[in-house]
Amino acid sequence: MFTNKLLTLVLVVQPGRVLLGMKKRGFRAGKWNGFGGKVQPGETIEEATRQELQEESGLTVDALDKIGNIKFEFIRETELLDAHVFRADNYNGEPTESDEMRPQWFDSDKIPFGQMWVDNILWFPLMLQKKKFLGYFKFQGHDLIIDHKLEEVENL
Ligand SMILES: CNc1nc2c(ncn2C)c(=O)[nH]1
Repeated sequence: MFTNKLLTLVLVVQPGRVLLGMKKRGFRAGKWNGFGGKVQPGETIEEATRQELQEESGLTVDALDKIGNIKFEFIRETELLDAHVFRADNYNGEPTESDEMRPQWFDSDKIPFGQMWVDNILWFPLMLQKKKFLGYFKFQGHDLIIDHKLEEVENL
């Protein structure tokens, strides 16, 4: 009944701050988010993560730490989003604006949750503490969570 759509999401973290991207056009323009996108056929999740990060922020990373897996369901839709979430504590290059995204550093205690996906405020604290987690969020539309589960796990 449900199809599963693989997504990647990476948060670049430095002591006391997180890099986010402002979507400049298209779906969710005007919102901040981590960097990521779809996984193309024949691509591994990690390859896709690196590719999207480079395209959207100009950065490359050495180590990607897998920190979470979040499943998003939208009522009356049959496609489940299966987001693989990574954290990178080191990066190469400088954040560079693209046609799609404007990267900006935010203090970890000043994350603009009001301009982000509403689930982010729930799992960012785990991501910032380097805790691994499994999440499930059931949405009505794009701004209302009607059910969710979020649990810390030892391994992903
Ligand atoms: C539905 N919540 C949600 N969806 C996302 C996110 N990043 C990409 N997509 C599609 C996110 O952080 N939350």
